[in-house]
Amino acid sequence: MPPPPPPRGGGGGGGGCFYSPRGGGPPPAARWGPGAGRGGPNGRGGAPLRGARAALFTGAGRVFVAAIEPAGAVDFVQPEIMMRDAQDFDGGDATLVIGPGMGDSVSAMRVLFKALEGKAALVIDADALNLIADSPDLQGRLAQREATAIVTPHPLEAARLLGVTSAVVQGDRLAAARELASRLNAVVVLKGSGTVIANAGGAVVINPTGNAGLATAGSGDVLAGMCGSLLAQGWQAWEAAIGAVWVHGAAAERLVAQGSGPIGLTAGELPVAARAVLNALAR
Ligand SMILES: NC(=O)C1=CN([C@@H]2O[C@H](COP(=O)(O)OP(=O)(O)OC[C@H]3O[C@@H](n4cnc5c(N)ncnc54)[C@H](OP(=O)(O)O)[C@@H]3O)[C@@H](O)[C@H]2O)[C@@H](O)CC1
Ligand SMILES: Nc1ncnc2c1ncn2[C@@H]1O[C@H](COP(=O)(O)OP(=O)(O)O)[C@@H](O)[C@H]1O
Repeated sequence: MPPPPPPRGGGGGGGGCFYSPRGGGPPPAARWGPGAGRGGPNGRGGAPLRGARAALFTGAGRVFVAAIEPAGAVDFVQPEIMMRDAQDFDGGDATLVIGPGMGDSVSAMRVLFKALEGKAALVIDADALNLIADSPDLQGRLAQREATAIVTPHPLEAARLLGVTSAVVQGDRLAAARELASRLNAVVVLKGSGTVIANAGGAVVINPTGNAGLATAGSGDVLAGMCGSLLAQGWQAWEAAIGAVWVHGAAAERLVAQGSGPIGLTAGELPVAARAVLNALAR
């Protein structure tokens, strides 16, 4: 597999947007009650923030987190990230990363529907994939979109989308990724050791980078953010997916070489390492 192409335009030109159930800080207790959706707001508001930080550190110039529940005013760890409410946020033609920490409330479904109807390039991950797996209508809308989409399932999410078990997916990962890419008309990143990237035309590659340190909560959210970041900087979907997966794995290798893993490697460390990997490639 070739190394990823260098970033175009030196970064800084793109924007990104990450949907979350809330914008940080504990949600009001009332929002945890019945009616909030199958999962409801779920204490996973860190997921979009992690993706948003990954996008910032890999060159996306302006990054928003659009929260499904009322957003916190600021991310104090990364105040460069702009917080918005998803319901009234118009991202224009900004690249959207949708799904991490999003939950499955009615509001989440509405926001996903709007994103699929829109013309923005999409990265679809996590909860958004599960909502799509549950809805033939949303699957059809995704397949019929003209704009770019990268979908980033782990094996269970891929299995749900295909209507099979994760054992079937893992039994032939290349076939599963190809079938999903063809059905959804999207670039598919089937995650796991030896992540498979496939497109609707039947092309398929296996990523060689990464290590067991990546098996840590939230590293998939970081990958989604990096895919969105490269898309926002003008990379085509196929190159963005291959490049982001390669850099994500190389970042983990760099951290392990420096002694920061594999034991105890955290997803939050990946963006800084990914920045170093990308800058080394660009030099
Ligand atoms: N700190 C935060 O804010 C974090 C927020 N996050 C957000 O949480 C949301 C849900 O994420 P999720 O799919 O990981 O759901 P989760 O409830 O863990 O598992 C559900 C089922 O999936 C399975 N499963 C999981 N991974 C698998 C794999 N690679 N291959 C195969 N199976 C796998 C798992 O199986 P098990 O591991 O129990 O065997 C279980 O049965 C999503 O919005 C995400 O962005 C997370 O990123 C974590 C940190
Ligand atoms: N042993 C491994 N070797 C290489 N990459 C791995 C390994 N285990 C997990 N990963 C990577 O870590 C990420 C995990 O993402 P995901 O399953 O979505 O978890 P989470 O929901 O916790 O973020 C994926 O990019 C996956 O390819």
